[in-house]
Amino acid sequence: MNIVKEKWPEIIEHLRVEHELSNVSFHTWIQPLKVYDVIDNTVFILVNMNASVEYIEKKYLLPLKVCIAEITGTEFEVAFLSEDDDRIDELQNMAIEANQKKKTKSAAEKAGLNPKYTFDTFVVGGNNNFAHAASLAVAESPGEVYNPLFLYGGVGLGKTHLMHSIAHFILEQNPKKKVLYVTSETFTNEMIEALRMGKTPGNESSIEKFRDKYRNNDVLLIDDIQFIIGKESTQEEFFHTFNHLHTSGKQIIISSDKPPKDIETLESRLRTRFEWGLIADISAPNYETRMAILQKKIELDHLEKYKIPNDVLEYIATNVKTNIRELEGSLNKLIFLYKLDKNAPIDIALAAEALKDIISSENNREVTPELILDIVSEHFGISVKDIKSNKRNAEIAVPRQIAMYLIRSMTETSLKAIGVILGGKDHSTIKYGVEKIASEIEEDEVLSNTINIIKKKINPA
Ligand SMILES: Nc1ncnc2c1ncn2[C@@H]1O[C@H](COP(=O)(O)OP(=O)(O)OP(=O)(O)O)[C@@H](O)[C@H]1O
Repeated sequence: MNIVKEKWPEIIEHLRVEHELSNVSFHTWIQPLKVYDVIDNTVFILVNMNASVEYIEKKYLLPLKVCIAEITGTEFEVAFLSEDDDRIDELQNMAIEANQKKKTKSAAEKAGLNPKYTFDTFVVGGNNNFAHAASLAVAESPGEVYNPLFLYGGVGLGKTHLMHSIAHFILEQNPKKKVLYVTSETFTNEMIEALRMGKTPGNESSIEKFRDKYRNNDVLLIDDIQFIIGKESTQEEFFHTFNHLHTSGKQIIISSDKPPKDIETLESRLRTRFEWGLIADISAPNYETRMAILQKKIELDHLEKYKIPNDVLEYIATNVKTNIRELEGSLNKLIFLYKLDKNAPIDIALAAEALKDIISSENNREVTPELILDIVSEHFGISVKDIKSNKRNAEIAVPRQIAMYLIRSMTETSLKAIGVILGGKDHSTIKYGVEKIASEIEEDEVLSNTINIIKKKINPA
């Protein structure tokens, strides 16, 4: 019950005492008042047929507002209604709507959702438009179109934001839907805990409770699935959860840092299932999208008052390229530094100060054989697994030799170690590959350009 309704007898008693109302005034005007409803921040009070709304409004509106604030500790607006007031129908609709909103909110809270991660706050660009469209389609028709929906992409690029958006959308349409969002880490921890508890006398049912929690859903969203990979019993449990939900037509949404085909230790039966539905990737945003994300953040966090000059935003968008969390973090840091020293204007110098750690980590990341393999695989659109394989077709063999060459020339790794990294090749195979590419780039301009582009991707500084 709302606090005003609950404390109404106390409120009117307070009014009587504070304003020294006579018995007759109190019984005629105040005691018959009833709290009709409290919607958002307004208390609607129903005035008895025999009394005049205008008179009560004039004489008691202000004193009542004060008493409500004093007794409840919260300031409310007050509006009086007569019993034949036309607004009553309207109010009923408003009350239903407000109630619906409250239910959606608590359903969203229960589902573990961040209220800020909705489709409205998600900026769509070339890097994510396919994932966005797929997510919206799933949100509009859960269990009916793409099941599972598998979203993948690098760190901080919006996978979680999109997953939460789907869940919010579904709950707004129907707050009764059972929607559960968890990270695969939570899934793992809860499963381990359930198994542990199950071993204590009297707790045999804890694994059943765990299963109920995950299987009794209309929509299950599992974020960062890569954490369960390689953990045998968790994978096994997830496999059964997946099958249970999928065969009952329930929607499953999974996110990961890689597509299923590149998750090396993923059991093949899970991999096949992940590939049943739709796989959508999110890549790093381009400059225009980065600018749009910064503008959106300014609008959502009400940062207009800082009047951040455009060249400062351009500076941030130019320098923070690969992680949207860092892009947002840069803006926060800029405001933080400005508040710290109000004399410093918000200019490029302050932005450079705010970005100094991020820029150095983006541009001076350590060049490792793994990084080179990732970038070569991304460049040629083949998997790291294929690069490490023994496949001899040119689409794979040439990128493999390029990877050998780049690892050898850009890191201190020995030929023998490169052989181990590349899936157990011997030293002479690596030597041959490295020398072949080194001599070909002298004559083949296209190859030489390709290698330069990949080198830039590996080390943009
Ligand atoms: N397209 C977008 N529009 C607006 N904000 C975005 C967009 N993409 C990401 N963000 C914001 O960037 C931050 C990081 O996004 P999110 O947590 O969804 O990334 P993630 O891909 O799940 O990262 P991780 O791999 O670390 O789990 C969030 O604050 C999110 O709101």
